[in-house]
Amino acid sequence: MAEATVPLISAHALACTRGSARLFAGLELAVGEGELLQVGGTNGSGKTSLLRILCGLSEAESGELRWRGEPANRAKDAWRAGLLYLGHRNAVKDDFTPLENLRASAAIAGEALGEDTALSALVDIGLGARLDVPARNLSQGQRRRVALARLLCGTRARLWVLDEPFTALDVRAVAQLAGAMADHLRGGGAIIYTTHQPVDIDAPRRALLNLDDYAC
Ligand SMILES: Nc1ncnc2c1ncn2[C@@H]1O[C@H](COP(=O)(O)OP(=O)(O)OP(=O)(O)O)[C@@H](O)[C@H]1O
Repeated sequence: MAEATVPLISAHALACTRGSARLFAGLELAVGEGELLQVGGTNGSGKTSLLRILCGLSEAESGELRWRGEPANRAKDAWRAGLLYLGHRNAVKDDFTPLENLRASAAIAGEALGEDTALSALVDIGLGARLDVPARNLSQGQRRRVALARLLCGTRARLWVLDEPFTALDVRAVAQLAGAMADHLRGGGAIIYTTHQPVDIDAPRRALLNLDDYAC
């Protein structure tokens, strides 16, 4: 009999309240290597709230979160080191150039990122002509590209959690990001993401979680 594989992350009986509203309850999910999970649902159903809970950035009201089968709170270091979160509000610093931003975000994650690798990712993602420009003078799509360049740098994170990653990107950048996501999945990584744009991503295994099904 084949051995059961332990998922990278799983949630059991998860409930979430924001302000005075209970957004969802009884939510179950499990995401393993090579798996792409799209979190869907109407505006305000709690997609961003769920992604933040999965990354330990917000508290669930109740329920259990596990990282590689361990209660996430007991596996905090491995959980934090094992995931990379890109929120839909870009964590891009206005005063920093694209290169400084990219290296700062790697440093915050405790990853050494060489200048050559960072520069090559920025050029790859189409920012070659904007390398010395402070982020405050970049367009929305260019700022988004600065954040997404992290995904082209070969992170050690096995799980990518991406909130609306395709927003503000042009057709070429959407295709490039979809390619980087497919490569990550092929290499045994996993991705949980939200999108309001239909984008075809090549994935060995995929699932859809509709938060409207768990609405309270
Ligand atoms: N810190 C907060 N305090 C109070 N209410 C909040 C807070 N954060 C989110 N909410 C509310 O929780 C609900 C869910 O928000 P969330 O951003 O998770 O939804 P979403 O599904 O990602 O929405 P969208 O599709 O519009 O991006 C919204 O009604 C929002 O106003």
